[in-house]
Amino acid sequence: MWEDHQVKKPCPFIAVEGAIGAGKTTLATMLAERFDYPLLKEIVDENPFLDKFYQNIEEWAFQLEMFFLCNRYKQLEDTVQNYVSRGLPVVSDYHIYKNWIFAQRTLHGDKREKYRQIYHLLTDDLPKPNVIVYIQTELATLLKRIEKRGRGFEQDIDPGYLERLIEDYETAITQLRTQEPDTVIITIDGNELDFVEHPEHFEQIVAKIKEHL
Ligand SMILES: Nc1ncnc2c1ncn2[C@@H]1O[C@H](COP(=O)(O)OP(=O)(O)O)[C@@H](O)[C@H]1O
Ligand SMILES: Nc1nc2c(ncn2[C@H]2C[C@H](O)[C@@H](COP(=O)(O)O)O2)c(=O)[nH]1
Repeated sequence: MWEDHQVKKPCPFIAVEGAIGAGKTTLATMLAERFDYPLLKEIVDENPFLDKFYQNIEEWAFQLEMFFLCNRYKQLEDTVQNYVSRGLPVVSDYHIYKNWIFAQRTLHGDKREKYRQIYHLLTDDLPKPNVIVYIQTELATLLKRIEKRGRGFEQDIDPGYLERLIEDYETAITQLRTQEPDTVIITIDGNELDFVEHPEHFEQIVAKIKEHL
């Protein structure tokens, strides 16, 4: 029974974030299994613009960012309807803010401004995750994992682009801490903690999350 002074914690809506290849999908899948929560997973293979984007970022950025934004909006709208608004927990392998992190890097001028307006229109009212697990990784780790994943169109990604994204993620996490002070942000060292090879590392992450559930 709840005492008057106890504050009921919100139902877990956990998002795993980090740069390309950090291990988001892998960790989100493991967490969903461990906590027995449904998994909201990004659909990458059906994206018609991604390989073209990596061949010519300037040319394809707006189409790609809009495609990701609309897809995630639809997925999150369904998730809110089916889980969040019913008080059911969920784990996601992305936070909607990811769209804006990438768009600020890939769009410029008018296109960025148009995108910014649409981004806010679509996402401002969406319920946001209350726990973010941020996998912080250095370039060498990302390159290794991208190679391991073996998607053809990612193999020639400019390391400079990845390096800038690592910085963009650092900035974004700092911004989120200020903009959403009630959101729990758990940073894990994705270079040192290897939750795939070392079960004890995964247990450390689970224990940290449990402190906030
Ligand atoms: N901690 C880890 N140790 C070793 N390999 C990993 C680890 N995390 C992820 N991987 C592998 O790295 C690749 C990228 O991981 P993935 O979860 O798809 O990253 P993201 O979703 O962040 O892009 C996959 O092949 C995955 O099996
Ligand atoms: N320009 C953007 N690229 C994106 C975005 N979301 C994902 N991606 C790319 C990065 C990877 O090549 C691939 C899968 O993403 P992961 O983060 O799961 O590795 O898609 C985006 O919003 N904009």
